Amino acid sequence: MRSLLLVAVVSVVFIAIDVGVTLLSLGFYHAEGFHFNATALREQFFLQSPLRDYSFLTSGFDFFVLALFRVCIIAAGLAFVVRARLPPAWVLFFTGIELTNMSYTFTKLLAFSEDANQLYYYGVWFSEVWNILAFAGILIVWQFVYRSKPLIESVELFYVHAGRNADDVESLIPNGDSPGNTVTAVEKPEEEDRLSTFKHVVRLLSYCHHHGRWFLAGFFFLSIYSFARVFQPHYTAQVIASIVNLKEMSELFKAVMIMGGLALVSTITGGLRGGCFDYATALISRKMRGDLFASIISQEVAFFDETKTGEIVSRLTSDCQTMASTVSTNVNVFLRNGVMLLGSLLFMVTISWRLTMVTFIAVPLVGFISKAYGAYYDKLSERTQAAIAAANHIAEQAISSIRTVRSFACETNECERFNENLDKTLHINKKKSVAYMGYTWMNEFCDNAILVGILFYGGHLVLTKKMAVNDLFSFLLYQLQLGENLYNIGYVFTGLMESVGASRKVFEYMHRKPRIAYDGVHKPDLVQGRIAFEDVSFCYPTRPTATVLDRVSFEVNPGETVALVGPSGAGKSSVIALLEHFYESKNGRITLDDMEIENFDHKLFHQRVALVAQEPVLYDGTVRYNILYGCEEWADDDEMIRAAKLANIHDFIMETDKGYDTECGEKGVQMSGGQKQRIAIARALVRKPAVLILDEATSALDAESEHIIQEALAKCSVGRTVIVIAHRLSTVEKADRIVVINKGHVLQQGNHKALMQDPNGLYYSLVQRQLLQSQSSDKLADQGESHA
Ligand SMILES: Nc1ncnc2c1ncn2[C@@H]1O[C@H](COP(=O)(O)OP(=O)(O)OP(=O)(O)O)[C@@H](O)[C@H]1O
Repeated sequence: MRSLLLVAVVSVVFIAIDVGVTLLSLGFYHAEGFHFNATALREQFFLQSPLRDYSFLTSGFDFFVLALFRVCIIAAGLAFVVRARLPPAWVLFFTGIELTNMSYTFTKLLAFSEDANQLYYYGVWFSEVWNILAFAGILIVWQFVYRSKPLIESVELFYVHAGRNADDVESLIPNGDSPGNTVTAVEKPEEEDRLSTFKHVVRLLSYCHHHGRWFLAGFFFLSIYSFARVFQPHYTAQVIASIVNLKEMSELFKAVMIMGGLALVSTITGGLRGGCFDYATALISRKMRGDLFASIISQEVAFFDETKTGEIVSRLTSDCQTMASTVSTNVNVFLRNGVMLLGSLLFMVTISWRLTMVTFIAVPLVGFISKAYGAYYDKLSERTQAAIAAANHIAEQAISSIRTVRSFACETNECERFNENLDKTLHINKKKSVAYMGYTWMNEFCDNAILVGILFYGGHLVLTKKMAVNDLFSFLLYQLQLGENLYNIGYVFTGLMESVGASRKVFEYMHRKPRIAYDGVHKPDLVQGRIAFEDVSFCYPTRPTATVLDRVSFEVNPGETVALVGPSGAGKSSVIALLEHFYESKNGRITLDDMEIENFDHKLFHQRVALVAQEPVLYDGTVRYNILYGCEEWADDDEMIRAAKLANIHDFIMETDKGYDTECGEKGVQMSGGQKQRIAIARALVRKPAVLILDEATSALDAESEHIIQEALAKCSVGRTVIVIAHRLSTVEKADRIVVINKGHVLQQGNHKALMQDPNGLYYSLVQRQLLQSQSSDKLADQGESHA
């Protein structure tokens, strides 16, 4: 209640000051110095009110009407607050009002200037300045007082305490949340998380500081260039004036020489400026991509479960390019035109402040149109980039799985899906084109309106002997230059909005903090390889309600081989994913040598605990590159060959023409399934891990490959802890211990013999049903071998 009272008092005080100052200023509408004159006020208020002989050229009554308009806005704001409703943001509306008001205020000043004596009235200046300030004040009161969340919360609480039932209060709150939850009721997180376009532009521009030297150099040349260009209309006018006024040849020659000199300077510095900014673009693009990639690659695995690869690639390529090129090009164009615009304005004000004011009347209007258009364009650009990203995702997915696409003859379907997304992009682009058309119309209209206004008002000034013809001529040349500068700045604005749209997601990814911090520092000299899961429960971040592991506990001693067994979807791979620290468990502990795995140094941990995945991924590169992946710095060729021999792949490699320099192809496409597996095993072994994790391939390898891999695994499990997700009976039988998992629970533990004692146990039935199948194929293979 107190805050409501306080706000009511603030509003009343604001209204009182506003109306008071406006009326007070009317008391200074006289030329007798700085003292209040009640007669002047009475004359302005009563004699020149619209009811009597009002004149736009002399009356200050308009300012009083504008003050009444402000009272209405204040009353509307208060009404929202009293009804416990958050007033709408309406920033655009208030900006429009303020800018229109500025245009009006400037026009009024020109009107007063028709009788130069009126410019000596303190009251005129008083009303003019106050009128602009008061509208700015309204915006501040609306945004920061009426829209303050604590205020709305306390008003809601007041209603609750005043005895209205909860349903009544609920209906007062915009989105119908309960009063106890008022913070969420008044918040619109999505809107508020979204940085304002202005803040985003600042963030985008601040990126330029990374290669500030090149921008500074560019700016230096740009300043000289603009300076030289600013003087050109002045000397052009002098050349024409000396011809028109039939002055001496020497004067014409002097003006032409100066113009030539200025043109030379502007040509040289213009080139240097362009070169510097162009190189700065390349540097910024590299930095942006580098930063974005560094941030993306350090995100937790769950991020990649949620984010599509095509989208990420799109952000890295198309968005970064759009950002880098538009930012630095626009900085260049904006600065050049900004400096020239200021220079032109300076000349224009010196020539005639009245005519300059005509230009200023239109500037706020152009500013407002640009702001409204910019906000719309920003949103559309963001949607365009999202649509491009979606199309990229489809293309990326189809191309990377071309064999599947071909084998199901889905080329046309993929084309259709891709085209659908292209159509969506086109649809947004159509809207952008329409918006741009409207914007160009308005800009052109304002441009021409200013020109006509200047010709009309300038002519009037010349005819009333308030201005010389030569000056009008000079002014027009500067006005044309100013028009061009304004047009270019408008163009920059469009480009910048495009950039802002593209950069929203890029910055979101760039500044995203990984939810798992790989910042452990524990670096033991020796890792023994004791693994323990203690009461570990887990669900994937993408499916937070589905418990995948429920209080899982088991231990693996150093040097032991443990097989994880269970039906499909039981949670075996999830156990491995947690052990690899891809995800973090909801509760429980996972330890290596009695130390939580998250405390280990990231590099050291993955060197001592190595994984061979079910479908090993090979990179596009040589066999050497793939085996030494990540340990090029410390592993030599001897170690690589030793690992390859252990993995039973050395002989095959040596049979190829290029040996270890044989290319594997994208995703190892030039290798067979068994060869890929063995290269992946070699890649794990070269690290000399204390713990080896193997996810056995489910897809059937031919008997020979199977045998070779089994042999390799037998060799490499000596002296190290091995955890294997087993799909074959041969593997399970050899394991020291078997952990049977079902629906996220550990059901049984023991060796093959012990577990087979329990015919009611899951392991027994698994062996009977599934593992038996592979056993029979193993036996068949053995028979085949012995026959051979
Ligand atoms: N990245 C993921 N996001 C969400 N859920 C997942 C993810 N990966 C697996 N799951 C779900 O978790 C559960 C356990 O899956 P998991 O891959 O651990 O089983 P599994 O025992 O290894 O099965 P399989 O032997 O078939 O590989 C399944 O229900 C699966 O749908």
